[in-house]
Amino acid sequence: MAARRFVSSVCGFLSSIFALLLIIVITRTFVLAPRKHSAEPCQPQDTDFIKVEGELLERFQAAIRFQGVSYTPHVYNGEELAKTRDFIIKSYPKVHSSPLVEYEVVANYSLLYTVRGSDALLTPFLLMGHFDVVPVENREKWEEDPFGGNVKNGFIYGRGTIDNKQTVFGILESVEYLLKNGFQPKRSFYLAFGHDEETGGLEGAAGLAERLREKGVEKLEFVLDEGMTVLDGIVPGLDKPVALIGSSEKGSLTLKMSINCTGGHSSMPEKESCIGAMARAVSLLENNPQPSMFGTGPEKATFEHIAHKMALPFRVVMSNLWLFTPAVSWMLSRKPTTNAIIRTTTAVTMFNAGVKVNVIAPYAEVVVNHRIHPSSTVQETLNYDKQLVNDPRIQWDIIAAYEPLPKSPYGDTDFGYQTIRMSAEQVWAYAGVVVAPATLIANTDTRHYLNFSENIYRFSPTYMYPDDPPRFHGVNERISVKNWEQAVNFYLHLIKNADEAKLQPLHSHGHEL
Ligand SMILES: CCCCCCCC/C=C\CCCCCCCC(=O)N[C@@H](Cc1ccccc1)C(=O)O
Ligand SMILES: [Zn+2]
Ligand SMILES: [Zn+2]
Repeated sequence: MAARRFVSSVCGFLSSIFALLLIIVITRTFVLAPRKHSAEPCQPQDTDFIKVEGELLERFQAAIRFQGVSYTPHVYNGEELAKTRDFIIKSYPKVHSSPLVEYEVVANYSLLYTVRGSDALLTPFLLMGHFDVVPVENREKWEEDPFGGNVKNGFIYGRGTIDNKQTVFGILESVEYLLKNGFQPKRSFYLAFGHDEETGGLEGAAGLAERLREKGVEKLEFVLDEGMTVLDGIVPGLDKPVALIGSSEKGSLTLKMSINCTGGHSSMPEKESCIGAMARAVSLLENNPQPSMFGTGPEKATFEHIAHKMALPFRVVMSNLWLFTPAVSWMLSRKPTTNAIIRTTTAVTMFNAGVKVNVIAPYAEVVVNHRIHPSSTVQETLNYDKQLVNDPRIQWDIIAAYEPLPKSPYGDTDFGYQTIRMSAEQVWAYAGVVVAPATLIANTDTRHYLNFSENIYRFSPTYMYPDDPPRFHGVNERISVKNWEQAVNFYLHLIKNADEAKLQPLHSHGHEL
């Protein structure tokens, strides 16, 4: 009898706990779930629209043909970068002759533009991009010549189409159009196009930032550089495209692990070679990823912004991360793209060892590239690796390192973020795009501009499907002709929206993809 009473009171207690949990989950999902940026009242349609055909398409195809490859810091194809620079100056006559525009070459190849506004009281903004590209490997795997700029099945193929010539030439096309149509900005703005972003921007972005300081620029309203993109079918549970605006940027730690061995004749090998010891270290690093930081950083805001647009089961889960964080962390860990949002990533990018087939390798070295989650640090990342590998024979050298960058605001009154958001919504309104802040999973030249503004964002108007992220620095990099057109119009909207003294209600019309 007593046992029965005990069991029924335990059951009663558990059922009330369950009921309480259910109430909390439902309340948070349908009542408290933050509705980010409820639809703004629409203003009269902005009829400005640049159609990409004829010379606008041919100019971008020509831009792709320049092979301005940067290899390592201060080592790049200067001749091709000079041709790109000269092509830019020749191809946009209004930009390069307007009395409103001052331009100059910095560090031989990079370009800095000052577009003078009429209202000196309005703080200028900066749009950035870069026209250098990474080298092409596996050329034979490309469907089209990586420097041909050919159009196939509606796509422009080429190295640099999405990293980052679409930004440089999208901005130039929009400014040329605006100047041709008598646009006279109230708010001044700068354009900074670098020539060595892919090796850290030590000449280009660093030189452009120094030049801004020399010109007396102290503060910028906001800075927009390449970055996250519009994702369609990549974020689980979301059947709408999401434009992720990089309001934070991961840190970076590039490590060299090395080990020396006795060497000698391969007929008398030790139990373990340098190569074996290093392979063990690599295997440990790859099979024990750095800990998930999901829910501790900016990625939490990403999902809070999109939860209300997700399919119901995901909406319930994302609105109750207090309960479902472990499950969501596991789910997001399963794909390289979403995994990159929730943890410090570990990429073993180089492995060199061995000198001859019959000689025991006297030395082995491995390069590991970490991108550090905003809730972690360089030191924590290094400590984790060393503790995991735990091999006193291995020497650790830091090749390059910088902490996660400062977080920029994304509130309803933050001019820079909201201007970028509105511009993205204007271009992709037809597709029902949702916009959210996010952590940029890679790195940009923005770290050279931190002193100019706390409002630094990383977003490229690139529309990506699940098979697109590997095209960054990879095979068959491409952009659809329609997305190139959207990129041009994104910058057109952005420049016009940024020319307002303060935030305006959204007027929007989408461009079919
Ligand atoms: C729920 C969220 C899902 C997230 C999915 C993310 C999908 C990927 C989308 C966009 C990522 C593209 C990154 C574009 C910017 C990268 C530019 C770049 O390559 N930067 C270099 C800069 C660098 C830094 C240090 C030395 C040399 C070069 C880089 O990051 O390596
Ligand atoms: Zn880039
Ligand atoms: Zn890149």
